[in-house]
Amino acid sequence: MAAVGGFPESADVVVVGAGSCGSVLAGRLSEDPERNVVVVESGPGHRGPEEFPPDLNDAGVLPVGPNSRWTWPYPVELTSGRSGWIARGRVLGGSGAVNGGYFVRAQVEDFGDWPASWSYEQVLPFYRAIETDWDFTGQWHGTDGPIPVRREPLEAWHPISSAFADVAHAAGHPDDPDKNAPGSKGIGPVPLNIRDGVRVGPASAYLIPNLDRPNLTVRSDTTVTRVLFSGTRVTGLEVSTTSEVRMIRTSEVVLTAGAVATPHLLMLSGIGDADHLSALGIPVVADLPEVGAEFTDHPEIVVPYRYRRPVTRTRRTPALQVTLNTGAIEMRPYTASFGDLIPGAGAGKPCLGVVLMRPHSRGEIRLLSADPGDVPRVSYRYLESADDRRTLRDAVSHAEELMHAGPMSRLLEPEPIELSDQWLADHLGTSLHLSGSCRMGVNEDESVVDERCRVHGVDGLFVVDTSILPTVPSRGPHATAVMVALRASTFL
Ligand SMILES: Cc1cc2nc3c(=O)[nH]c(=O)nc-3n(C[C@H](O)[C@H](O)[C@H](O)COP(=O)(O)OP(=O)(O)OC[C@H]3O[C@@H](n4cnc5c(N)ncnc54)[C@H](O)[C@@H]3O)c2cc1C
Repeated sequence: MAAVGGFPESADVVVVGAGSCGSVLAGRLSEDPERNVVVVESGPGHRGPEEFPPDLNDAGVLPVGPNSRWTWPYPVELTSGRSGWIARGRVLGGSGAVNGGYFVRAQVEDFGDWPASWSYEQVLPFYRAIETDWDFTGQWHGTDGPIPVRREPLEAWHPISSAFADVAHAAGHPDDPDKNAPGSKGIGPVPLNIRDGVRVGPASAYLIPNLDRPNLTVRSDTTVTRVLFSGTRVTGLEVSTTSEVRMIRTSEVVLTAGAVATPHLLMLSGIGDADHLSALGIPVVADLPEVGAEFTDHPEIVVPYRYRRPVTRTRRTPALQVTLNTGAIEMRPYTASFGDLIPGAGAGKPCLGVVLMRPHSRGEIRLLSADPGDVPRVSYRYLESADDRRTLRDAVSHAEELMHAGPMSRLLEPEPIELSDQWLADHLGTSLHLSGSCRMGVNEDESVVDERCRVHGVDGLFVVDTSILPTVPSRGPHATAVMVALRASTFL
Protein backbone atom coordinates (compact mmCIF):
# COMPACT_ATOMS: atom_id res chain seq x y z
CA MET A 1 0.00 0.00 0.00
CA ALA A 2 1.37 3.41 -0.92
CA ALA A 3 2.45 5.92 1.66
CA VAL A 4 -0.12 8.62 2.25
CA GLY A 5 1.47 11.95 1.33
CA GLY A 6 4.91 12.86 -0.03
CA PHE A 7 8.06 13.11 2.00
CA PRO A 8 7.84 16.14 4.29
CA GLU A 9 11.05 18.11 4.96
CA SER A 10 9.66 20.04 7.92
CA ALA A 11 6.55 20.60 9.99
CA ASP A 12 5.14 22.78 12.76
CA VAL A 13 4.41 19.62 14.71
CA VAL A 14 5.12 15.94 14.05
CA VAL A 15 2.92 13.24 15.55
CA VAL A 16 4.85 9.95 15.84
CA GLY A 17 2.49 7.01 15.30
CA ALA A 18 -1.01 7.07 13.80
CA GLY A 19 -2.49 4.70 16.38
CA SER A 20 -5.40 5.28 18.71
CA CYS A 21 -4.03 8.48 20.28
CA GLY A 22 -2.06 9.69 17.25
CA SER A 23 -5.18 9.53 15.05
CA VAL A 24 -7.15 11.71 17.45
CA LEU A 25 -4.31 14.22 17.81
CA ALA A 26 -3.61 14.43 14.09
CA GLY A 27 -7.29 15.03 13.35
CA ARG A 28 -7.67 17.65 16.06
CA LEU A 29 -4.37 19.53 15.63
CA SER A 30 -4.88 19.86 11.88
CA GLU A 31 -8.23 21.64 12.45
CA ASP A 32 -6.08 24.78 12.61
CA PRO A 33 -5.33 25.44 8.91
CA GLU A 34 -2.29 27.53 9.89
CA ARG A 35 -0.62 24.55 11.54
CA ASN A 36 1.39 22.21 9.35
CA VAL A 37 0.89 18.75 10.89
CA VAL A 38 2.91 15.71 9.82
CA VAL A 39 2.12 12.22 11.07
CA VAL A 40 4.76 9.50 10.71
CA GLU A 41 3.41 5.96 10.92
CA SER A 42 5.58 2.88 10.76
CA GLY A 43 2.83 0.65 9.39
CA PRO A 44 0.84 0.80 6.16
CA GLY A 45 -1.61 3.59 5.42
CA HIS A 46 -4.71 4.11 3.34
CA ARG A 47 -6.03 7.24 1.71
CA GLY A 48 -9.70 6.86 2.56
CA PRO A 49 -12.39 4.53 3.87
CA GLU A 50 -12.56 2.76 0.48
CA GLU A 51 -8.93 1.59 0.89
CA PHE A 52 -9.45 0.35 4.43
CA PRO A 53 -8.20 -3.26 4.50
CA PRO A 54 -11.30 -5.48 4.74
CA ASP A 55 -9.70 -7.87 7.25
CA LEU A 56 -9.30 -4.95 9.66
CA ASN A 57 -13.00 -4.17 9.49
CA ASP A 58 -14.21 -7.52 10.80
CA ALA A 59 -14.60 -7.08 14.56
CA GLY A 60 -15.27 -10.81 15.00
CA VAL A 61 -11.53 -11.58 14.70
CA LEU A 62 -8.32 -10.07 16.08
CA PRO A 63 -5.88 -9.89 13.15
CA VAL A 64 -2.78 -10.12 15.34
CA GLY A 65 -1.56 -13.67 14.67
CA PRO A 66 2.03 -14.59 13.83
CA ASN A 67 1.64 -13.77 10.12
CA SER A 68 -0.29 -10.54 10.60
CA ARG A 69 0.64 -7.63 8.33
CA TRP A 70 -0.72 -5.19 10.88
CA THR A 71 1.35 -5.74 14.01
CA TRP A 72 4.71 -5.44 15.74
CA PRO A 73 5.38 -8.67 17.60
CA TYR A 74 7.52 -8.27 20.75
CA PRO A 75 9.03 -11.17 22.67
CA VAL A 76 8.32 -10.70 26.40
CA GLU A 77 8.90 -12.35 29.74
CA LEU A 78 5.53 -12.63 31.53
CA THR A 79 6.93 -13.92 34.79
CA SER A 80 10.24 -15.40 35.84
CA GLY A 81 11.14 -18.19 33.41
CA ARG A 82 7.96 -17.84 31.38
CA SER A 83 8.34 -16.14 28.02
CA GLY A 84 5.75 -15.24 25.44
CA TRP A 85 5.08 -12.58 22.86
CA ILE A 86 2.75 -9.65 22.56
CA ALA A 87 1.36 -7.85 19.52
CA ARG A 88 0.88 -4.12 19.07
CA GLY A 89 -0.97 -2.59 16.13
CA ARG A 90 1.27 -1.32 13.30
CA VAL A 91 -1.07 0.27 10.78
CA LEU A 92 -3.12 3.45 10.48
CA GLY A 93 -5.25 3.14 13.63
CA GLY A 94 -2.58 1.24 15.58
CA SER A 95 -3.72 -1.20 18.25
CA GLY A 96 -7.19 0.35 18.12
CA ALA A 97 -7.54 -0.99 14.56
CA VAL A 98 -6.90 -4.61 15.57
CA ASN A 99 -8.32 -4.80 19.09
CA GLY A 100 -11.29 -6.55 20.69
CA GLY A 101 -13.65 -3.58 20.45
CA TYR A 102 -14.32 -3.46 24.20
CA PHE A 103 -14.66 0.30 24.73
CA VAL A 104 -15.19 0.99 28.41
CA ARG A 105 -14.25 3.86 30.68
CA ALA A 106 -11.92 3.76 33.64
CA GLN A 107 -13.60 3.79 37.05
CA VAL A 108 -13.83 6.98 39.11
CA GLU A 109 -11.36 5.63 41.71
CA ASP A 110 -8.76 4.88 39.01
CA PHE A 111 -8.19 8.63 38.74
CA GLY A 112 -6.99 8.65 42.34
CA ASP A 113 -3.56 7.70 40.88
CA TRP A 114 -3.62 10.64 38.43
CA PRO A 115 -2.58 14.28 38.99
CA ALA A 116 -5.45 16.32 40.49
CA SER A 117 -6.03 18.14 37.19
CA TRP A 118 -7.07 14.76 35.70
CA SER A 119 -9.91 14.00 38.12
CA TYR A 120 -12.97 12.09 36.88
CA GLU A 121 -14.99 15.35 36.86
CA GLN A 122 -12.42 16.99 34.59
CA VAL A 123 -12.12 14.12 32.14
CA LEU A 124 -15.85 13.27 31.94
CA PRO A 125 -16.61 15.90 29.24
CA PHE A 126 -13.92 14.30 27.05
CA TYR A 127 -15.22 10.76 27.59
CA ARG A 128 -18.63 12.09 26.55
CA ALA A 129 -17.30 14.01 23.55
CA ILE A 130 -15.68 10.96 21.93
CA GLU A 131 -18.84 8.83 21.86
CA THR A 132 -22.40 8.49 20.77
CA ASP A 133 -23.94 6.00 23.17
CA TRP A 134 -26.75 4.11 21.46
CA ASP A 135 -28.19 2.64 24.65
CA PHE A 136 -27.93 5.31 27.35
CA THR A 137 -28.32 9.08 27.54
CA GLY A 138 -28.05 11.53 30.43
CA GLN A 139 -25.20 13.12 32.32
CA TRP A 140 -22.69 10.26 31.88
CA HIS A 141 -23.11 9.66 28.17
CA GLY A 142 -22.29 11.35 24.88
CA THR A 143 -24.81 11.84 22.12
CA ASP A 144 -22.83 13.30 19.25
CA GLY A 145 -19.26 11.98 19.35
CA PRO A 146 -17.74 10.16 16.37
CA ILE A 147 -17.29 6.75 18.07
CA PRO A 148 -20.45 4.66 18.42
CA VAL A 149 -20.79 2.82 21.74
CA ARG A 150 -23.33 0.04 22.02
CA ARG A 151 -23.97 -3.18 23.86
CA GLU A 152 -25.07 -6.45 22.32
CA PRO A 153 -28.85 -7.00 22.59
CA LEU A 154 -29.87 -10.11 24.57
CA GLU A 155 -31.13 -11.89 21.45
CA ALA A 156 -27.61 -11.72 19.95
CA TRP A 157 -25.89 -13.23 22.98
CA HIS A 158 -23.79 -16.33 22.44
CA PRO A 159 -24.77 -19.31 24.66
CA ILE A 160 -21.64 -18.79 26.81
CA SER A 161 -22.57 -15.13 27.46
CA SER A 162 -26.11 -16.08 28.55
CA ALA A 163 -25.05 -19.05 30.69
CA PHE A 164 -22.29 -17.06 32.39
CA ALA A 165 -24.64 -14.12 33.13
CA ASP A 166 -27.21 -16.55 34.58
CA VAL A 167 -24.76 -18.23 36.97
CA ALA A 168 -23.20 -14.91 38.01
CA HIS A 169 -26.65 -13.51 38.85
CA ALA A 170 -27.53 -16.71 40.71
CA ALA A 171 -24.29 -16.39 42.72
CA GLY A 172 -25.46 -12.97 43.92
CA HIS A 173 -23.48 -10.64 41.66
CA PRO A 174 -25.41 -7.44 40.91
CA ASP A 175 -26.79 -6.64 37.50
CA ASP A 176 -24.50 -4.12 35.73
CA PRO A 177 -26.34 -2.87 32.65
CA ASP A 178 -24.14 0.21 32.12
CA LYS A 179 -20.42 -0.35 32.65
CA ASN A 180 -19.73 3.26 31.66
CA ALA A 181 -21.64 4.65 34.65
CA PRO A 182 -19.66 5.57 37.78
CA GLY A 183 -19.76 2.81 40.41
CA SER A 184 -20.37 0.05 37.85
CA LYS A 185 -19.83 -3.46 39.20
CA GLY A 186 -21.30 -6.88 38.62
CA ILE A 187 -22.42 -8.76 35.55
CA GLY A 188 -23.54 -7.02 32.38
CA PRO A 189 -22.92 -6.31 28.72
CA VAL A 190 -19.68 -4.67 27.64
CA PRO A 191 -19.75 -1.35 25.77
CA LEU A 192 -18.37 -1.90 22.26
CA ASN A 193 -17.10 0.49 19.57
CA ILE A 194 -18.43 -1.88 16.92
CA ARG A 195 -21.18 -1.00 14.43
CA ASP A 196 -22.68 -3.67 12.17
CA GLY A 197 -19.75 -6.00 12.87
CA VAL A 198 -17.17 -3.30 12.01
CA ARG A 199 -14.75 -1.66 14.48
CA VAL A 200 -15.11 2.11 14.49
CA GLY A 201 -11.80 3.11 15.99
CA PRO A 202 -10.02 6.45 16.33
CA ALA A 203 -8.52 6.29 12.82
CA SER A 204 -11.91 5.94 11.15
CA ALA A 205 -13.44 8.51 13.50
CA TYR A 206 -10.77 11.23 13.65
CA LEU A 207 -8.06 10.77 11.03
CA ILE A 208 -9.24 9.15 7.81
CA PRO A 209 -12.14 11.61 7.23
CA ASN A 210 -9.60 14.48 7.34
CA LEU A 211 -6.84 13.10 5.12
CA ASP A 212 -7.59 15.64 2.39
CA ARG A 213 -6.67 18.63 4.56
CA PRO A 214 -3.83 20.51 2.83
CA ASN A 215 -2.01 21.09 6.14
CA LEU A 216 -2.05 17.38 7.14
CA THR A 217 0.49 14.89 5.79
CA VAL A 218 0.46 11.27 6.87
CA ARG A 219 3.69 9.53 5.98
CA SER A 220 3.10 5.79 6.39
CA ASP A 221 5.60 2.89 6.05
CA THR A 222 8.12 5.19 7.75
CA THR A 223 9.66 4.56 11.15
CA VAL A 224 10.99 7.23 13.48
CA THR A 225 14.32 6.06 14.84
CA ARG A 226 15.39 9.04 16.96
CA VAL A 227 14.25 12.41 18.22
CA LEU A 228 16.98 14.97 17.48
CA PHE A 229 17.99 17.73 19.89
CA SER A 230 20.14 20.81 20.07
CA GLY A 231 21.05 20.68 23.76
CA THR A 232 17.69 19.90 25.31
CA ARG A 233 15.56 21.50 22.55
CA VAL A 234 13.86 19.35 19.91
CA THR A 235 15.07 20.11 16.38
CA GLY A 236 13.67 17.23 14.40
CA LEU A 237 13.41 13.51 13.84
CA GLU A 238 15.48 10.84 12.16
CA VAL A 239 13.20 8.54 10.17
CA SER A 240 13.81 5.49 8.05
CA THR A 241 11.96 3.85 5.19
CA THR A 242 12.88 0.61 3.45
CA SER A 243 15.19 2.59 1.15
CA GLU A 244 16.59 5.56 3.06
CA VAL A 245 17.21 7.42 6.29
CA ARG A 246 15.99 11.03 6.35
CA MET A 247 15.37 13.95 8.71
CA ILE A 248 12.25 15.98 9.34
CA ARG A 249 12.84 19.41 10.87
CA THR A 250 10.43 20.51 13.58
CA SER A 251 10.42 22.16 16.98
CA GLU A 252 7.47 20.14 18.32
CA VAL A 253 7.19 16.37 18.50
CA VAL A 254 4.33 14.41 20.04
CA LEU A 255 5.19 10.77 20.67
CA THR A 256 2.09 8.61 20.25
CA ALA A 257 3.96 5.41 19.39
CA GLY A 258 2.30 3.35 22.13
CA ALA A 259 3.37 2.06 25.51
CA VAL A 260 6.23 -0.11 24.21
CA ALA A 261 7.58 1.94 21.29
CA THR A 262 7.42 5.32 23.05
CA PRO A 263 9.82 4.44 25.91
CA HIS A 264 11.94 2.60 23.33
CA LEU A 265 12.20 5.76 21.21
CA LEU A 266 12.84 8.00 24.20
CA MET A 267 15.75 5.82 25.34
CA LEU A 268 17.20 5.63 21.81
CA SER A 269 17.04 9.44 21.80
CA GLY A 270 18.95 9.85 25.06
CA ILE A 271 16.05 10.22 27.47
CA GLY A 272 15.96 7.63 30.23
CA ASP A 273 18.02 6.25 33.04
CA ALA A 274 21.46 7.84 32.54
CA ASP A 275 23.42 4.78 33.72
CA HIS A 276 21.46 2.44 31.43
CA LEU A 277 21.91 4.74 28.41
CA SER A 278 25.60 5.40 29.07
CA ALA A 279 26.28 1.67 29.36
CA LEU A 280 25.01 1.34 25.78
CA GLY A 281 26.95 4.36 24.52
CA ILE A 282 23.90 6.59 24.06
CA PRO A 283 24.58 10.29 24.83
CA VAL A 284 22.26 11.39 27.64
CA VAL A 285 19.91 14.31 26.90
CA ALA A 286 17.79 14.00 30.05
CA ASP A 287 18.27 11.62 32.99
CA LEU A 288 14.75 10.28 33.54
CA PRO A 289 14.98 6.87 35.26
CA GLU A 290 11.21 6.35 35.08
CA VAL A 291 11.26 5.91 31.29
CA GLY A 292 10.21 2.29 30.78
CA ALA A 293 10.01 1.67 34.51
CA GLU A 294 7.14 0.24 36.57
CA PHE A 295 4.61 -0.23 33.80
CA THR A 296 1.33 -1.98 34.51
CA ASP A 297 -0.91 -4.32 32.56
CA HIS A 298 -3.64 -6.85 33.33
CA PRO A 299 -2.41 -10.40 33.99
CA GLU A 300 -4.96 -12.84 32.61
CA ILE A 301 -5.41 -16.44 33.69
CA VAL A 302 -6.88 -18.54 30.94
CA VAL A 303 -9.22 -21.21 32.36
CA PRO A 304 -9.93 -23.77 29.61
CA TYR A 305 -13.01 -25.93 29.13
CA ARG A 306 -14.73 -27.97 26.44
CA TYR A 307 -18.29 -27.62 25.22
CA ARG A 308 -20.62 -30.57 25.88
CA ARG A 309 -22.52 -29.82 22.67
CA PRO A 310 -21.69 -27.85 19.53
CA VAL A 311 -22.36 -24.12 19.84
CA THR A 312 -22.60 -21.73 16.92
CA ARG A 313 -21.03 -18.31 16.64
CA THR A 314 -21.66 -15.94 13.77
CA ARG A 315 -18.98 -13.74 12.16
CA ARG A 316 -20.72 -10.78 13.76
CA THR A 317 -20.29 -12.08 17.31
CA PRO A 318 -17.65 -10.01 19.11
CA ALA A 319 -14.95 -11.73 21.15
CA LEU A 320 -16.61 -10.59 24.35
CA GLN A 321 -20.22 -9.67 25.07
CA VAL A 322 -20.45 -9.67 28.88
CA THR A 323 -18.05 -9.37 31.80
CA LEU A 324 -18.28 -9.86 35.53
CA ASN A 325 -16.46 -7.12 37.45
CA THR A 326 -16.05 -7.92 41.10
CA GLY A 327 -13.43 -6.29 43.34
CA ALA A 328 -10.11 -6.28 41.52
CA ILE A 329 -11.20 -9.05 39.14
CA GLU A 330 -12.80 -9.11 35.70
CA MET A 331 -14.09 -12.43 34.32
CA ARG A 332 -14.43 -12.72 30.55
CA PRO A 333 -16.43 -15.53 28.94
CA TYR A 334 -14.92 -15.30 25.46
CA THR A 335 -17.25 -16.30 22.66
CA ALA A 336 -14.51 -18.30 20.88
CA SER A 337 -11.11 -19.79 21.55
CA PHE A 338 -8.08 -17.60 20.89
CA GLY A 339 -7.26 -20.09 18.13
CA ASP A 340 -10.49 -19.08 16.40
CA LEU A 341 -10.30 -15.39 17.30
CA ILE A 342 -6.72 -14.87 16.10
CA PRO A 343 -6.06 -16.07 12.54
CA GLY A 344 -2.89 -18.14 12.39
CA ALA A 345 -2.66 -18.63 16.15
CA GLY A 346 -3.19 -22.39 15.86
CA ALA A 347 -5.67 -24.58 17.70
CA GLY A 348 -7.00 -23.24 20.98
CA LYS A 349 -9.48 -24.26 23.62
CA PRO A 350 -12.51 -22.20 24.59
CA CYS A 351 -11.76 -20.40 27.84
CA LEU A 352 -12.86 -18.10 30.60
CA GLY A 353 -10.44 -15.23 31.21
CA VAL A 354 -9.85 -14.41 34.87
CA VAL A 355 -8.12 -11.05 34.90
CA LEU A 356 -6.51 -9.01 37.67
CA MET A 357 -7.54 -5.43 36.96
CA ARG A 358 -5.66 -3.75 39.85
CA PRO A 359 -2.31 -5.55 39.89
CA HIS A 360 0.52 -4.74 42.28
CA SER A 361 3.21 -6.21 40.04
CA ARG A 362 5.19 -3.70 37.96
CA GLY A 363 7.07 -4.36 34.72
CA GLU A 364 10.07 -2.84 33.00
CA ILE A 365 11.15 -2.01 29.44
CA ARG A 366 14.87 -1.69 28.80
CA LEU A 367 17.05 -1.43 25.71
CA LEU A 368 19.03 -4.43 24.56
CA SER A 369 21.15 -2.24 22.30
CA ALA A 370 21.38 1.26 20.83
CA ASP A 371 20.28 -0.11 17.45
CA PRO A 372 16.70 1.04 16.67
CA GLY A 373 16.18 -2.24 14.80
CA ASP A 374 16.57 -4.29 17.99
CA VAL A 375 13.38 -4.71 20.00
CA PRO A 376 13.63 -3.75 23.68
CA ARG A 377 13.45 -6.24 26.55
CA VAL A 378 9.93 -6.27 28.03
CA SER A 379 9.69 -7.89 31.49
CA TYR A 380 6.18 -8.01 32.93
CA ARG A 381 7.11 -9.45 36.34
CA TYR A 382 3.55 -10.75 36.71
CA LEU A 383 2.77 -12.84 39.81
CA GLU A 384 5.77 -11.44 41.72
CA SER A 385 3.40 -9.91 44.25
CA ALA A 386 2.02 -12.36 46.83
CA ASP A 387 -1.16 -10.26 46.94
CA ASP A 388 -1.64 -10.67 43.19
CA ARG A 389 -1.16 -14.44 43.41
CA ARG A 390 -3.62 -14.74 46.29
CA THR A 391 -6.26 -12.60 44.56
CA LEU A 392 -5.92 -14.60 41.36
CA ARG A 393 -6.06 -17.98 43.16
CA ASP A 394 -9.27 -16.90 44.94
CA ALA A 395 -10.71 -15.64 41.68
CA VAL A 396 -9.92 -18.88 39.83
CA SER A 397 -11.65 -20.80 42.65
CA HIS A 398 -14.72 -18.64 42.21
CA ALA A 399 -14.55 -19.08 38.43
CA GLU A 400 -14.47 -22.85 38.97
CA GLU A 401 -17.61 -22.64 41.14
CA LEU A 402 -19.38 -20.62 38.47
CA MET A 403 -18.35 -23.07 35.74
CA HIS A 404 -19.79 -25.97 37.73
CA ALA A 405 -23.09 -24.18 38.39
CA GLY A 406 -26.45 -24.77 36.62
CA PRO A 407 -26.48 -23.43 33.05
CA MET A 408 -22.66 -23.36 32.76
CA SER A 409 -22.24 -27.00 33.78
CA ARG A 410 -24.95 -28.03 31.29
CA LEU A 411 -23.07 -26.17 28.53
CA LEU A 412 -19.46 -27.03 29.27
CA GLU A 413 -17.04 -29.21 31.15
CA PRO A 414 -14.07 -27.37 32.73
CA GLU A 415 -10.65 -28.98 32.66
CA PRO A 416 -9.53 -30.14 36.12
CA ILE A 417 -7.79 -27.35 38.05
CA GLU A 418 -5.04 -28.11 40.56
CA LEU A 419 -4.78 -24.63 41.93
CA SER A 420 -1.26 -23.51 42.86
CA ASP A 421 1.13 -20.72 41.93
CA GLN A 422 2.61 -23.07 39.33
CA TRP A 423 -0.86 -23.67 37.82
CA LEU A 424 -1.35 -19.88 37.62
CA ALA A 425 2.00 -19.47 35.86
CA ASP A 426 1.16 -22.29 33.45
CA HIS A 427 -2.10 -20.58 32.47
CA LEU A 428 -0.80 -17.02 32.48
CA GLY A 429 -1.33 -14.55 29.66
CA THR A 430 -1.73 -10.80 29.34
CA SER A 431 -4.63 -8.61 28.25
CA LEU A 432 -2.36 -6.43 26.04
CA HIS A 433 -3.33 -3.30 27.98
CA LEU A 434 0.23 -2.13 28.70
CA SER A 435 0.19 1.31 30.33
CA GLY A 436 2.31 3.56 32.50
CA SER A 437 5.73 3.04 30.90
CA CYS A 438 6.23 6.87 30.79
CA ARG A 439 3.94 7.93 33.61
CA MET A 440 2.37 11.37 33.97
CA GLY A 441 2.95 13.04 37.32
CA VAL A 442 3.64 16.22 39.18
CA ASN A 443 6.91 15.03 40.72
CA GLU A 444 9.80 14.84 38.23
CA ASP A 445 11.48 12.05 40.20
CA GLU A 446 8.49 9.76 39.85
CA SER A 447 7.26 10.49 36.34
CA VAL A 448 8.27 11.19 32.75
CA VAL A 449 5.71 13.80 31.63
CA ASP A 450 3.92 16.58 33.47
CA GLU A 451 0.17 17.17 33.58
CA ARG A 452 0.33 18.79 30.15
CA CYS A 453 2.12 15.79 28.63
CA ARG A 454 5.49 17.63 28.37
CA VAL A 455 8.55 15.43 28.81
CA HIS A 456 10.50 16.65 31.85
CA GLY A 457 13.84 18.31 31.26
CA VAL A 458 13.53 19.00 27.51
CA ASP A 459 11.68 21.52 25.32
CA GLY A 460 9.32 20.69 22.47
CA LEU A 461 8.70 17.01 23.28
CA PHE A 462 5.35 15.59 24.38
CA VAL A 463 4.00 12.08 24.97
CA VAL A 464 0.31 11.32 24.48
CA ASP A 465 -0.50 7.61 24.51
CA THR A 466 -1.20 4.86 27.04
CA SER A 467 2.40 5.06 28.27
CA ILE A 468 1.47 8.22 30.22
CA LEU A 469 -1.45 6.70 32.15
CA PRO A 470 -0.18 6.65 35.75
CA THR A 471 -1.46 3.06 36.12
CA VAL A 472 -3.46 0.79 33.88
CA PRO A 473 -7.18 1.55 34.45
CA SER A 474 -9.22 -1.15 36.17
CA ARG A 475 -11.10 -1.61 32.87
CA GLY A 476 -9.81 -1.88 29.28
CA PRO A 477 -7.71 1.23 28.43
CA HIS A 478 -8.90 2.05 24.92
CA ALA A 479 -11.65 4.56 25.74
CA THR A 480 -9.29 6.21 28.24
CA ALA A 481 -6.54 6.46 25.60
CA VAL A 482 -8.92 8.27 23.24
CA MET A 483 -10.16 10.52 26.05
CA VAL A 484 -6.56 11.45 26.98
CA ALA A 485 -5.69 12.28 23.37
CA LEU A 486 -8.77 14.43 22.92
CA ARG A 487 -8.06 16.34 26.12
CA ALA A 488 -4.36 16.73 25.27
CA SER A 489 -5.34 18.21 21.89
CA THR A 490 -6.85 21.17 23.76
CA PHE A 491 -3.49 22.25 25.17
CA LEU A 492 -0.97 21.08 22.56
C1 LIG B 1 -4.75 -7.32 20.14
C2 LIG B 1 -5.17 -6.24 21.08
C3 LIG B 1 -6.46 -6.27 21.62
C4 LIG B 1 -6.87 -5.26 22.50
N1 LIG B 1 -8.18 -5.25 22.92
C5 LIG B 1 -8.63 -4.19 23.64
C6 LIG B 1 -10.01 -4.05 23.96
O1 LIG B 1 -10.86 -4.83 23.52
N2 LIG B 1 -10.38 -3.02 24.76
C7 LIG B 1 -9.47 -2.12 25.25
O2 LIG B 1 -9.86 -1.22 26.00
N3 LIG B 1 -8.16 -2.19 24.91
C8 LIG B 1 -7.74 -3.19 24.10
N4 LIG B 1 -6.42 -3.23 23.71
C9 LIG B 1 -5.54 -2.13 24.11
C10 LIG B 1 -5.79 -0.85 23.29
O3 LIG B 1 -6.13 -1.14 21.96
C11 LIG B 1 -4.50 -0.02 23.37
O4 LIG B 1 -4.21 0.25 24.73
C12 LIG B 1 -4.60 1.32 22.63
O5 LIG B 1 -5.06 1.13 21.31
C13 LIG B 1 -3.23 1.96 22.64
O6 LIG B 1 -3.27 3.18 21.97
P1 LIG B 1 -1.92 4.01 21.73
O7 LIG B 1 -2.31 5.19 20.95
O8 LIG B 1 -1.27 4.18 23.05
O9 LIG B 1 -0.98 3.04 20.87
P2 LIG B 1 -1.23 2.31 19.49
O10 LIG B 1 -2.68 2.33 19.12
O11 LIG B 1 -0.57 0.99 19.60
O12 LIG B 1 -0.49 3.23 18.42
C14 LIG B 1 0.90 3.31 18.25
C15 LIG B 1 1.19 3.57 16.78
O13 LIG B 1 2.51 4.04 16.66
C16 LIG B 1 3.14 3.40 15.58
N5 LIG B 1 4.57 3.41 15.85
C17 LIG B 1 5.21 2.78 16.85
N6 LIG B 1 6.52 3.05 16.81
C18 LIG B 1 6.71 3.89 15.77
C19 LIG B 1 7.86 4.52 15.23
N7 LIG B 1 9.08 4.34 15.76
N8 LIG B 1 7.70 5.30 14.13
C20 LIG B 1 6.47 5.50 13.58
N9 LIG B 1 5.35 4.91 14.06
C21 LIG B 1 5.47 4.12 15.15
C22 LIG B 1 2.53 2.01 15.55
O14 LIG B 1 2.70 1.39 14.30
C23 LIG B 1 1.08 2.31 15.93
O15 LIG B 1 0.30 2.58 14.78
C24 LIG B 1 -5.97 -4.23 22.86
C25 LIG B 1 -4.68 -4.21 22.33
C26 LIG B 1 -4.28 -5.18 21.43
C27 LIG B 1 -2.89 -5.12 20.85
